[in-house]
Amino acid sequence: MPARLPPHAAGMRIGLFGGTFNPPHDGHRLASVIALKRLGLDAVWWLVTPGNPLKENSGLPPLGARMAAARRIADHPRIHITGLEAEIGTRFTYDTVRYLTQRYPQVRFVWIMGADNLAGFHRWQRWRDIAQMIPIAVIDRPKSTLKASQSRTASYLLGRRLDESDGALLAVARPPAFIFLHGPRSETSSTALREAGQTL
Ligand SMILES: Nc1ncnc2c1ncn2[C@@H]1O[C@H](COP(=O)(O)OP(=O)(O)OP(=O)(O)O)[C@@H](O)[C@H]1O
Ligand SMILES: O=C(O)c1ccc[n+]([C@@H]2O[C@H](COP(=O)([O-])O)[C@@H](O)[C@H]2O)c1
Repeated sequence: MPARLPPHAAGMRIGLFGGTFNPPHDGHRLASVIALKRLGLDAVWWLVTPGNPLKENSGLPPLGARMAAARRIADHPRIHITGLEAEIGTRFTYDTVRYLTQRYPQVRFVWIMGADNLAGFHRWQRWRDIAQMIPIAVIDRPKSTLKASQSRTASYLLGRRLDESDGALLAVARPPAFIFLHGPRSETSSTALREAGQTL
């Protein structure tokens, strides 16, 4: 249970991967495995959201069903599926990151997101404060590379960008810090899967 970390977790490097996961898919898994390897993380926690504050959530399958599907897709010893945001009573990333960094000051947390989310990150609540609290890793995604690179957040973080070869330094970098990881990409999206009738 990630919300109650054991004492040996001090110094661990943990990636936080928030998402709706409706449904989860191979792109989520690939992004997590890339982050694990290239950033030298001990674990990645999928934070299955009670509902993205910027999305229309009517018809969203229950959290428990999305978590169960996420467990089946992730199927990796270092990827942990959590409903942490529902437990602490928020859907805002600022609250989640503040909670975790205050509660576990010895853990090195990194925020992970796909390039499409970097493009719209400046619409998130207190986005600059999030960037001041936690290093950010962006995983490239088809059709989003340019938008992400030209985004307001990329400009804001420009002087704080690490070279891709320095991935192992991100978790110990003082935020704001940011890395854009390119590599194998997955074309899969939950939208396309839902449109094809592949739900949970
Ligand atoms: N194929 C992919 N490659 C890289 N990152 C991805 C990919 N698919 C999703 N992500 C990232 O995973 C996180 C959770 O995404 P989400 O659950 O919304 O999936 P999605 O496929 O983007 O869904 P939707 O199409 O409904 O918006 C986000 O940070 C998103 O950018
Ligand atoms: O905090 C915010 O304002 C905010 C706005 C939009 C998205 N998020 C988070 O971004 C993550 C990715 O969401 P999604 O729907 O693209 O998978 C998920 O953890 C959301 O809660 C957070």
